[in-house]
Order: sequence, then C-alpha cells, then structure tokens
Amino acid sequence: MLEFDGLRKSFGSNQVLSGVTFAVAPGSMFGFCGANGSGKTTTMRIAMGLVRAEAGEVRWHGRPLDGEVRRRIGYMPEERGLYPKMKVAEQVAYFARLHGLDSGAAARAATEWVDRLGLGERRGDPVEKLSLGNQQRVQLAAALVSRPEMLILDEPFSGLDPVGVDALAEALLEQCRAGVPVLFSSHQLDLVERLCDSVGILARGEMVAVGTVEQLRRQEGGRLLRVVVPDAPPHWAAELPGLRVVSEQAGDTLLDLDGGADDQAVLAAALATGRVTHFAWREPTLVELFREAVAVPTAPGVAA
Ligand SMILES: Nc1ncnc2c1ncn2[C@@H]1O[C@H](COP(=O)(O)OP(=O)(O)OP(=O)(O)O)[C@@H](O)[C@H]1O
Repeated sequence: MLEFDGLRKSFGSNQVLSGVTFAVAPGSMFGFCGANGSGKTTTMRIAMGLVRAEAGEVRWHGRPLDGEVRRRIGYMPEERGLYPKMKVAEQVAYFARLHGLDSGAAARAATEWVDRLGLGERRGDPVEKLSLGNQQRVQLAAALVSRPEMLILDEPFSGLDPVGVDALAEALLEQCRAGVPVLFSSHQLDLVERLCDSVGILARGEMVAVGTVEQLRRQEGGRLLRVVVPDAPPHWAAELPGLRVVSEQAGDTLLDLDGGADDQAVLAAALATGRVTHFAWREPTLVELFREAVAVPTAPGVAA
C-alpha cells in the first residue's frame, strides 16, 4: 500500500492540509480530485520530499518514503521539468539514466515510450519546438520510462487531445495491471470516473470523500430525478415540497428528492406546465458528487 497518513501543512497562516489520509493499493488507479488550491499538488510534493509536512507521513509497504524509494517513483510534477533545448528521445533517455538504467537500456526504453506516446516522428526535435500537448507527452514518457514501482502524476491528462488521452489511459492501465499503484490528480472528472478504481475528494484540508464511485454514490444518498419539460417556465420546480433543484437549463431539470418525497406529485406538477418529454431516475455523475462533496456545509437553521 502507498499510504498517506495524517498529513498537515500550512504556508504562513494558510492551513492547506489538516490531516489528509488515504491509501492507494498496488495495481489500482486512484483519482485525486479537489478544487483549485485545495492542496493536491502540496500532498504529492510531500510524498516526493519536495515539501516538508508538519505532521503525518507517507509510507510504502509500511515504511516512510526515503530517497531510495523515491527514486523508484515515476513522478510528473505540475511545473513541467524539461530541458527545452534537449531532443525528445535524448531527454527521455536522460530521465531513464537518472533513475538508474544503463545507457543502452535507457535508449531502448526511451524509443519505446516515445513511440507509444505518439512522438515517434518528433524524436529528433528539441522539446521547445513541440506544442504544449506534445511537451506534456514527453513529460509523461519521462515519468514512465524507468519502469517505476509507483506513479504519482500531477494533472497528467491536462492539455492532451483525445488521442493523447487514450494513449496515456492505456499506458496507465497497463501499469496498474502490472501491479503498480497509480495516483493522479485531475479536474477531468469524466476521465477519473472512467479509469479509476478509487477516488478521493480533497476539500477544507481533508479528504471529504474516499472510495469507489459507487461507494461515493451511496454516501451521498442516491439517485437524481431528471425531468425534461421543454415549455416549462423557469423555476417551475423550485417551490415543490421535499426536493432540491440541482440544476435547470432550458426546461431540463435535475432534482434531488428527499426520502419520502412523491415522484408522482413531481410528474403531475411537471405535466401541469407542459408536455413532459423525459422523466427518469438516474445515478449522479462524479461531477455532481464532487459539487456535493466540496460544497461548504451550512449550519442548521442558516439560510444558504
Ligand atoms: N510554496 C508555497 N508557498 C505559499 N503557499 C503555497 C505554496 N505552495 C502552495 N501554496 C498554497 O497552498 C494551497 C494549495 O495549493 P496546491 O497547489 O497544493 O493546490 P492544488 O489542489 O494542487 O490546486 P490546483 O488544482 O489549482 O493545481 C494554495 O492556497 C496555494 O496558494
């Protein structure tokens, strides 16, 4: 297990992490989510020894990470660390050598990863001549080339086109199948939902939700009712008892009903405003679960 245990960190008076705890199992993919500035990068930097935590520790197989273990981590930092003048394949081979591969093995592994990530035709170009998305692919090749024992990737999918996303997703799934724990941060929640075994949502300095998407759905208490009434006036459902309007756009309304609320009463109210073209229960997406989890709780009796 890669364990993050009770991490605390402040920058001046800004308490960023106040006890962050979660674990990534070998062979599983963990999607690390949270609003901008919630502390994902700080958490990953602590794991890599780039930021010192005030309390807590990160362990691999029960032992705190040290320099030796960190050399076996494939890390992709948020601030991309490439040498702009170095050629693509040389750069990737350079990172492989830094992680202990001899020069022959490093060159072979670099060729393989450069090809796999769709950069074969650019292998001889200096990195600075590549588009941002392609530089991103080089950075990923650099993280993967040393056959790491763990992967910690800070927003690896940002800036990639759909083909790049697919190539990276396949590469990460292959690492998982080989038993590597993969932790990556992302704001692309559809991707996290599709790829990850587990998800963690960081808010207010803590993991406010951790588990499979299915477990998060159960925690948040269930299903949403989608009602489409193209001609309904705005806010037609706002005053109905026992429900909350999650979203409303051009007659397409998403409702969160209390346990005892009557969906047939909602249907009758919808029909009273016009023709109902869609009326069905559905599971919340990870985006909706995320919004729910990061929303600041209001004290009882205080109007939102
Ligand atoms: N070196 C630093 N000095 C001072 N404050 C910092 C430093 N590094 C991070 N912070 C602050 O810590 C908070 C968390 O930042 P962090 O980059 O970890 O968040 P994040 O979840 O990765 O955000 P994003 O999704 O925008 O990348 C922010 O308020 C940030 O300004």
